[in-house]
Amino acid sequence: MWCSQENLPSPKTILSAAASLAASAILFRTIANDLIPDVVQNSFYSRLQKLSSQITVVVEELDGLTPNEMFEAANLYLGTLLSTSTRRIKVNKPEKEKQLLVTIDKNQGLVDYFKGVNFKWVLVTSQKPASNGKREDHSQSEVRQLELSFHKKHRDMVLSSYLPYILNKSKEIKEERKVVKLHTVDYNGTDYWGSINLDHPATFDTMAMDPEIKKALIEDLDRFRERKEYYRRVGKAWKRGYLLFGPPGTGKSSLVAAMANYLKFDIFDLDLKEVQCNSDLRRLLIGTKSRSILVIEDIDCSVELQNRDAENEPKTVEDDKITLSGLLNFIDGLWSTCGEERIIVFTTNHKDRLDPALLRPGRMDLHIHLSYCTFSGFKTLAYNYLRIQEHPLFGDIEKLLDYYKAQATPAEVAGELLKSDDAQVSLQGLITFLQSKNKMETAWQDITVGK
Ligand SMILES: Nc1ncnc2c1ncn2[C@@H]1O[C@H](COP(=O)(O)OP(=O)(O)OP(=O)(O)O)[C@@H](O)[C@H]1O
Ligand SMILES: [Mg+2]
Repeated sequence: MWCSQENLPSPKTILSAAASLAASAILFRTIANDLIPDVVQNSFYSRLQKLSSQITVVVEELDGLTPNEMFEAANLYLGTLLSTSTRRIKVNKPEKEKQLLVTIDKNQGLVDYFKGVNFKWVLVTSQKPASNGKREDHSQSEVRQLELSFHKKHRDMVLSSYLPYILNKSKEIKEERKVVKLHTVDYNGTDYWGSINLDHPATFDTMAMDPEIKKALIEDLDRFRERKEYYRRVGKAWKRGYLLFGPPGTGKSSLVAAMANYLKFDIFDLDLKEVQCNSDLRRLLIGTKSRSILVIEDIDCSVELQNRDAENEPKTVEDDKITLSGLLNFIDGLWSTCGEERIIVFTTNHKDRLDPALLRPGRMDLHIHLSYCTFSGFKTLAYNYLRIQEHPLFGDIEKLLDYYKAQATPAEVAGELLKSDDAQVSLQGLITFLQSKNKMETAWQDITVGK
């Protein structure tokens, strides 16, 4: 009756209804005063009071059609607060991720303490109203929102520090959980790149290389990561280039993986031999993401690029063919402007064969020489493979590596150490191997000297 327009109650009716309601309330209060003990009454009224001093912030999952970053962050953050008293938790295993993703389930409440204040969270879901009685996308039939309740006097603190704290914290959690990916050229893919998880175990700890160079590289990467504002201020693109050079098996590719694992940056491995023309190259480079390492291995072996000087090229050459200068110009230009925090690494076995354009100062920020195994490098490998830091045979190995300069690559040394779990056996095997290397070296030198 109340709903139909014609039968709307008159203001008089409403007033008299309100008056009788008020009378009932007074009556209720009087009865309550008479019948309910004071203690219970006080607790009831103080709860009522408390409730009225609470406010609730609603964080919806979607802002229109776009995901609400605050929801995603809070959901991730709350997943780390689950305790034994949390009754319902939700577990997901996203494809390609290694870890389980744990979050609170619907209607599950959770209390967080921040700066001495209690914050109550609850995940609430509701049915999304279907448009025209039909729902096209069933997966989107439910809308989720997180509700945060707290005393109203903390309102400013929630907006100025608690929620920003959660946004930051979720970034850290994401960073920690990030699975580093390896992207390789895949012309069948939508953006020309296909990806798999980078399961390379290399880290800076496992890298056998000059300790000074290792330290300098880590510091360089740290500085690069922290310099967002600096790059912006000086008007430079936020990118850094490294040239890794050294004989095969000295750890160039491993070092790229160690850098990626350290920074949690994806690797984009670009094989230039697979790239037909400049337009493909452009598409590939645009398809790379921020916070990634672009690697171009064996840059000297790419016949097309070797010692090519764009100005001396005959005019008949196809315009669209990739050239080193084209690649470098593109990297300096467009690529720099379409993303942030990018690292580019070139590797080569023959630095001397590289195009001077690549070696020009300012082109590659650091040139890193990876060389034959030294005793210090060997100790890293011995710890990696045999878990030993000392052994009576270490003295002989030090002599062969550092004094006689046996030219064994870390890959060769690692190969010897892998042969047995018994340190005595594998170290003895390594000594024999290094001696044979030395003999070959000496014999070769004898021959050349004798000529
Ligand atoms: N410096 C190193 N520290 C630790 N392990 C190494 C090192 N160098 C090589 N290795 C071991 O040898 C294997 C081969 O090394 P890697 O592929 O990194 O060498 P590379 O310099 O890239 O060689 P190439 O020039 O042939 O590409 C690695 O998987 C790793 O096990
Ligand atoms: Mg390599």
